Amino acid sequence: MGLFDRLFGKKKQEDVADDIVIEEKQDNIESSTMSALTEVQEANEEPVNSDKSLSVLTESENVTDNTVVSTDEEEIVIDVDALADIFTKSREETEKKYEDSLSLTRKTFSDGFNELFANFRTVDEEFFEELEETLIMSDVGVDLAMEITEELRHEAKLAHAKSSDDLRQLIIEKIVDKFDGEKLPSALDIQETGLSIFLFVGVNGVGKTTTIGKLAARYKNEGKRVLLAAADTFRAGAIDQLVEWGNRSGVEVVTKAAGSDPASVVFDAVAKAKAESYDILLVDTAGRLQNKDHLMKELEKIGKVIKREIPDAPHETILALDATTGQNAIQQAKEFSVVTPITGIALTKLDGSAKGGIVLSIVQSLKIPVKLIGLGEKIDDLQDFDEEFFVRGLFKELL
Ligand SMILES: Nc1nc2c(ncn2[C@@H]2O[C@H](COP(=O)(O)OP(=O)(O)OP(=O)(O)O)[C@@H](O)[C@H]2O)c(=O)[nH]1
Repeated sequence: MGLFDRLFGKKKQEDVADDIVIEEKQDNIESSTMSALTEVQEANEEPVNSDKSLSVLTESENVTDNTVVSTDEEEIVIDVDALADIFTKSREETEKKYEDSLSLTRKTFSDGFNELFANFRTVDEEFFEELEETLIMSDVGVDLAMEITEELRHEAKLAHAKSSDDLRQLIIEKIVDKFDGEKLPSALDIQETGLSIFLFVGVNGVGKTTTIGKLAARYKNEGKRVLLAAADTFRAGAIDQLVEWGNRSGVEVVTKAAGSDPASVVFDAVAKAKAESYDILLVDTAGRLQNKDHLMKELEKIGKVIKREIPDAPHETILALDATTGQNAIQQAKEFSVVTPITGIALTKLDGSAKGGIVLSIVQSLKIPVKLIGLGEKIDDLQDFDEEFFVRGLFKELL
């Protein structure tokens, strides 16, 4: 059974021809109005910095002469129960979180479609042009918008569709089916035994460090031994920020002074992770796309250092993208894919974005799976991507 059927019941597509014949006979059948979702939720999460439920564990320990693990001196014990509490969520709670976080994106879709169906009662060429425009404005991507419009043009003609309302469910079915059809792996590639290494790339400010911090806290809470590597040595601020997240999550961070060779930080981190039997190493890198050759060389060097120790690592290269930037994020994904193979996307700030439709565009046009989504700034506001929650959160008000 396809994703659409699982989530919304029987497809219209299967009996569209019948429906349309009936509609034609009745001719003036009243078109039901699409329920507009008007609620726009204000992000009401507290900033991470104010999360006082977690105390901090830090350690000072030399890996090599100038490498330090974490920078703070005192050792404070993390409140494991508090951490466990915030990570224990039921499926209902998680789905609600998706639903709330998708409210702005849902509004983009419902506003666009409401306007389309209000302006066009009949199916003509102008309707299809406007449909294509509406889909593009919903950030599903130009290719997908054109593909869906073209297919609908053909099907509407075959079925002699007259009323635009006949096509409403079909449009959503098509979007969902195309999304479902890609069957990309959404789970992170955690090794059953031995060290898993995940490399994080992405331009400044997209939420890379925050995502690493949240993920570290989650794995730590699952009982795994987690180590972070601050290989974004370009900015001192970036190192401090990762250390801050390490403190918050109660995990250690391997750092060197700003300006050091990022690959040497990774070298030390891998050596420490192997020597001390860590389960997971999360590596933060600098994402200066302005200098692609330099970035490519830097990532190649980091890759070599990792592979020398663990040939099949890194097990994931995750590109962090900011969902509020819409098509710009797609452009970044294209550019990063040239620099290094990307195994998954962490789509951040979905909670504050009206452009969450780019998930469809990423999956459909780039064929890269979205593996993580950021739904807020708090430590537990990171979710594995769940296509059912996502699709239901996006479209359920439209059907
Ligand atoms: N609302 C919201 N804010 C987020 C999310 N993820 C990150 N942020 C915020 O985005 C801002 C930038 O996040 P960072 O993690 O510093 O981004 P970065 O890519 O590491 O940036 P650099 O450290 O400059 O390379 C911070 O204020 C975060 O709190 C999210 O999922 N939702």
